[in-house]
Amino acid sequence: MPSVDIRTLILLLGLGNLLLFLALASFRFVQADARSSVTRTWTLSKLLQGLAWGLLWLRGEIPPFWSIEVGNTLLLGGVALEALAAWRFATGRTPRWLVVLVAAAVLARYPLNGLGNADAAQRVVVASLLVAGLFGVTGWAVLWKRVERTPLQFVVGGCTLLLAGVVMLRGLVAAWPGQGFALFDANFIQVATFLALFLLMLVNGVGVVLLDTERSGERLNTLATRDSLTGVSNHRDFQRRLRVMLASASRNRYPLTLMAVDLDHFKQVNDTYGHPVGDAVLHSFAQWCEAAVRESDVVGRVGGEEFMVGMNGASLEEATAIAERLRAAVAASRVAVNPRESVEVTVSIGLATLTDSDDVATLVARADAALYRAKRNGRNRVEIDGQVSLPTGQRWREPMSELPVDPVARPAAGP
Ligand SMILES: Nc1nc2c(ncn2[C@@H]2O[C@H](COP(=O)(O)OP(=O)(O)OP(=O)(O)O)[C@@H](O)[C@H]2O)c(=O)[nH]1
Repeated sequence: MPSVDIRTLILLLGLGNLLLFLALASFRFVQADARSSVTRTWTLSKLLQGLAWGLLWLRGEIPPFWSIEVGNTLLLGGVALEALAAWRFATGRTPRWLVVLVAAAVLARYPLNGLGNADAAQRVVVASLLVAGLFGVTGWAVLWKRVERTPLQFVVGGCTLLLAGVVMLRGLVAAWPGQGFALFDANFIQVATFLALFLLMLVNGVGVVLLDTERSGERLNTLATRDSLTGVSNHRDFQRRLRVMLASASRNRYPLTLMAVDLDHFKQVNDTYGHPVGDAVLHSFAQWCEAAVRESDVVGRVGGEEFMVGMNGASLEEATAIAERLRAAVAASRVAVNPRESVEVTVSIGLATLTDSDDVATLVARADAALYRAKRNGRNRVEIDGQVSLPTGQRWREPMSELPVDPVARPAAGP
């Protein structure tokens, strides 16, 4: 079998980690505050690991204290920082117990090595098992499930756990009685371990930063598309999604109905109870709206107290039933202002269903016109735009989602 020089691999690990540190430290984020504590900690961990591998590479050339004690401590410290960064990435926090745990793992090498009296094989066992444990924490944290795992999480977390397994195996092999194990021995498990360490350096050196960037992208997307008060689509996102729905409905000849909803006399709610209560009413109303429609429908806040719902595949008849139920449910609901008082609100609703000559602007204008007719005709009612709709194509067979019978929301339960 062709041999692999362990010392050269260790040199590459040192240089690779130092170059990664340089690249990460000099990366300029688009936003000044985007360099999160995750990427900062991760960057620092690369520096510690680069220095550590450098000192380990110099084994035999420099005093043993520097290569063995300082080198191993820096290596464990670097891997421990990775674990903390990964945990913070996963949960958004760095719990104190975890800091204590990883610090204990770093310091544990002194007593486990008999305070410097251990031979090379024992040092390999101790370092391998501690490093494997820390990589295990990192891999587990990276794979932590939030909403759903991204493919990148699987790649980075999976590779890290694999490496933890290989390093642990190295520790167990070295612990086997009669093994004379030293840092530069080129036996099979040594080659496998250092190659795995080298490959992981490439994958997760940038992996966690990419994961962090992926997550920032998700956050930016939410900021750009969701209304911050109610969590439903903002005006721009709603327009974009309605355009897509409209194109699909026209192409596939299925019905699409647009519902325009406006809270009645909302100014009075603000004037009587204050803006925070008004906000709570808007938040509750958005939730009732989402509960009343199907998941494939799109709810958007298109103005202060005006919402629109694009109802995919809903004929005018079906949409009218949904709108009527929503109107009745809102009228029967209360938003608690304080333990003794609650606000009653009603809504006016206008409906327009897609015709051959419609584009987004005309459909919205017709739904709005129906809404204003509902306002003029006394509020707390549903009005339908009079134009002829497309013949009903496929109809939805799923049952409509049920609204709570008497939803009572509290202002404190805002977004
Ligand atoms: N609390 C709160 N109020 C808002 C927000 N956006 C708009 N408003 C208020 O919504 C109210 C809308 O008032 P109007 O346009 O007069 O409508 P209205 O009182 O609901 O009357 P009608 O629509 O005719 O029934 C204003 O008082 C706005 O200040 C918001 O984000 N939060």
